Amino acid sequence: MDTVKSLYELKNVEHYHNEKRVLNIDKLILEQSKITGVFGPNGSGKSTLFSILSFVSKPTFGTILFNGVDSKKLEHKVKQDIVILPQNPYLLKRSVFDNVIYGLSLRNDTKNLNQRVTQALNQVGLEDSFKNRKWSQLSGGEAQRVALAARLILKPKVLILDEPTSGVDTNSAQLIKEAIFLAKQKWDTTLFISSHDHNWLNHTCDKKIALFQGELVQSGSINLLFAPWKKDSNGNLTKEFFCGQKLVFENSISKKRDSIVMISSDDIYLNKKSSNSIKAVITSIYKENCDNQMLVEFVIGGITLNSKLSKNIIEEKSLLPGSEVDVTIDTSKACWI
Ligand SMILES: Nc1ncnc2c1ncn2[C@@H]1O[C@H](COP(=O)(O)OP(=O)(O)OP(=O)(O)O)[C@@H](O)[C@H]1O
Repeated sequence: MDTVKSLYELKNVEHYHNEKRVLNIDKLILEQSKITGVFGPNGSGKSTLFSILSFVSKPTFGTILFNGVDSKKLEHKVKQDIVILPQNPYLLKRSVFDNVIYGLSLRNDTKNLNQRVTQALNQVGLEDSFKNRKWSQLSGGEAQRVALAARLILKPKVLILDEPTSGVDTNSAQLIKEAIFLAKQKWDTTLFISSHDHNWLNHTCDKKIALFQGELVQSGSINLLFAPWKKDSNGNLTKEFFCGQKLVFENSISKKRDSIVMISSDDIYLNKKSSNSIKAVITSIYKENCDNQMLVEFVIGGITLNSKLSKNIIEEKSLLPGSEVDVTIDTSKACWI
């Protein structure tokens, strides 16, 4: 069973804009060396959270520990290793080369610039010839990748990407994904990413958190159910699993067929038989944080979901990977995005 290596620890973090609370997180541990996907609808607080994690802004209230050190005491050098690519990144009205080296020059790091720019551009799938292009001679997807290359060249310890796929085509999105994987593999970079392309994000990240109206719906491992949906005779969206089992979401008549639903692992119950329980097989059990709770992952017709159980219950019921369980999902608590 794995234990979590925490990089950030947020405690009672609240952030206000014009007296309106836009972020409210009691407790959140974010892991090192992971790609954490941040899900949530427009205005749910993703960019606000990113700005706080990158130490660009301070939360109105609360404490943030970074590697166990209170953010108020963090050295400038440590903060420099945390790099953010904001939504709609700004390019200097200069060449691609000048844009990519901008962060390095601010750090007075000017060795082998030519070679390093080539590598950074290659990492985002752009040829060497792009170096001399002007900022105005780039397509939207290329500009986004140049902005990413300007962050990758810094070999950051933490890289925060706010909507890196907005306005890019499938090919650019794929290249951005590959660049992300390479950064993690080469420099052990920890990444936090948001994207409205939920499918892309789901396939890119290895951990998920979800925000809804500034509150954390779920951290660690979030349960997401994606399209396709079927409509039942009442017009409600129904998930039909590969194995033929069905899950009806009551009161979902108004939801679109491409909707995504988030379900907190606290709203999924194991071995509590009910009229709408479905069969699943446990795939893994691991400790999520320091308390006695374990995260139980199980699969229903090829879709992996998870629920939290105490260690005592797991032992008492002799639950192991491979065990078959009855799963009841409280669909009334589902959150549509
Ligand atoms: N500078 C600001 N002044 C006032 N309100 C703000 C400001 N920045 C953000 N907000 C508000 O804070 C809330 C959270 O915004 P945030 O940009 O963090 O959401 P988001 O999840 O990133 O949204 P999106 O997916 O649309 O980018 C929203 O209600 C937004 O209107």
